Amino acid sequence: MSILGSADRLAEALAHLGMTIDTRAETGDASSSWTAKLLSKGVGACADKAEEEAGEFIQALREESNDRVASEAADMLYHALVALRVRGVSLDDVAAALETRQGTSGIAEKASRKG
Ligand SMILES: N=c1c2ncn([C@@H]3O[C@H](COP(=O)(O)OP(=O)(O)OP(=O)(O)O)[C@@H](O)[C@H]3O)c2ncn1[C@@H]1O[C@H](COP(=O)(O)O)[C@@H](O)[C@H]1O
Repeated sequence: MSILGSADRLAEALAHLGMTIDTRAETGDASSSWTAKLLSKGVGACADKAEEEAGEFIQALREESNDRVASEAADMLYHALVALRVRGVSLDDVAAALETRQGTSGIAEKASRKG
């Protein structure tokens, strides 16, 4: 099975989520928005939550159904985006980092670090 599925669908979902997080950061109310509440606690709390969600994703990978893996991956991506926002790193910055790696094998990149 391909990892890609529908690239447009994923791009749209991430863009929508990114817009929602930006809106919550700018005008959200911590009493009604989880995003606004988490952002108001700062980098440390966002990092702790991202770490917790990464752990839950890994546990799902090891022990749970594919539906649970997808759900935990969604939680992890959401909390990664919130953490990026609190640090002021945009999805454009992440896209740029990914683009610089396109066409370079991970094995070749690792070998270049050793030399
Ligand atoms: N994708 C998410 C999302 N994923 C997870 N969460 C919340 O993250 C919180 C923590 O999840 P956990 O599974 O860890 O729950 P928990 O263990 O009970 O949480 P703890 O209090 O113990 O940390 C829960 O309140 C979840 O609802 C999310 N909250 C928001 N979003 C997206 O952000 C949008 C805006 O949400 P608000 O900011 O809440 O309006 C939503 O419409 C969604 O699209």
